[in-house]
Amino acid sequence: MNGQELNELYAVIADRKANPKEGSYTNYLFDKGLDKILKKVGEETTEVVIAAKNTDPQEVIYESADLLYHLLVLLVEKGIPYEAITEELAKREGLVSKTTDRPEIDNL
Ligand SMILES: N=c1c2ncn([C@@H]3O[C@H](COP(=O)(O)OP(=O)(O)OP(=O)(O)O)[C@@H](O)[C@H]3O)c2ncn1[C@@H]1O[C@H](COP(=O)(O)O)[C@@H](O)[C@H]1O
Repeated sequence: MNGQELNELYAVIADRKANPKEGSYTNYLFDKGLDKILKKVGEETTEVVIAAKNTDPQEVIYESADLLYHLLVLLVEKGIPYEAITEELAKREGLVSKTTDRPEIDNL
């Protein structure tokens, strides 16, 4: 992916939805609809699990990339902005630091 970040991939996927491109696998998924996208997310999740039980880390990397791509397709299909996920993660980071960086909380 040549250094392309996940948010850039999200933008490409969102652009495919807005401006369909001939031969695009992403558009093939959007045309098939939500159930097909959900099936792919389920399949790719299972493939990550199976790969992780094997010894070759390259397989885990490959299947994880497939899963992340399909998850981003799902977010675009559901109209959920990429930032909604990063903001949710940032909120959790805040929660973690509240409970780990403030020892006085341990005494409550
Ligand atoms: N990152 C990906 C990406 N990861 C995985 N895939 C596709 O996901 C599919 C996964 O393989 P499978 O064998 O599970 O699926 P399949 O048999 O091809 O298809 P199904 O009939 O099962 O749906 C493959 O066809 C991959 O090409 C991806 N397709 C596109 N992208 C990126 O998405 C962007 C838009 O690409 P296009 O939609 O092709 O224009 C570009 O940046 C691409 O690099």
